[in-house]
Amino acid sequence: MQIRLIVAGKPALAYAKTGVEEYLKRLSRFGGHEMQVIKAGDRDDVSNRLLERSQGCFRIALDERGECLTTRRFAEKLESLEMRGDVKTVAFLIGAADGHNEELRKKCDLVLTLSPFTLQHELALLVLLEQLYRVASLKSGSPYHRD
Ligand SMILES: C[S@@+](CC[C@H](N)C(=O)[O-])C[C@H]1O[C@@H](n2cnc3c(N)ncnc32)[C@H](O)[C@@H]1O
Repeated sequence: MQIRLIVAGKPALAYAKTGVEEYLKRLSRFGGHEMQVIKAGDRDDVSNRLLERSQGCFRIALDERGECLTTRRFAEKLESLEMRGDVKTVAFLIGAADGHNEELRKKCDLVLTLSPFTLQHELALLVLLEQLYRVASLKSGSPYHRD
């Protein structure tokens, strides 16, 4: 199963750029993860592009109004999707400054929150990447995650 992160605009803030590169590099060891960048714009434009780019994928919208999972539950969720066999790609959709529109939220299979706080979108991307790295490490038996 492939994991695709779709974001509007290349990360521009220095700390986010460095962090995103670091976690994509770490994740490359496990394979199966990719990040795609779409053109930024207003809420509807970005939502339409995110939906278009994620056609046929199991869509997970990152949104502060979503369901909250622990890291373990997140790992189990991804594992259960992998076990289904009919999910080839899970696409995580990160909005731009205006967030997602209602249509996008409805068309997603899951709306997931990383925190009840509203995060700047590059920070949300970085937190998601770290969690995906944590999940991949857990799965591989590495001691990165301890609880
Ligand atoms: C600045 S936020 C958009 C805020 C916008 N006012 C809204 O109502 O959604 C930009 C994007 O970062 C992501 N994001 C921000 N905070 C988040 C959180 N707590 N959990 C998950 N994703 C978040 C979402 O994808 C969101 O669309």
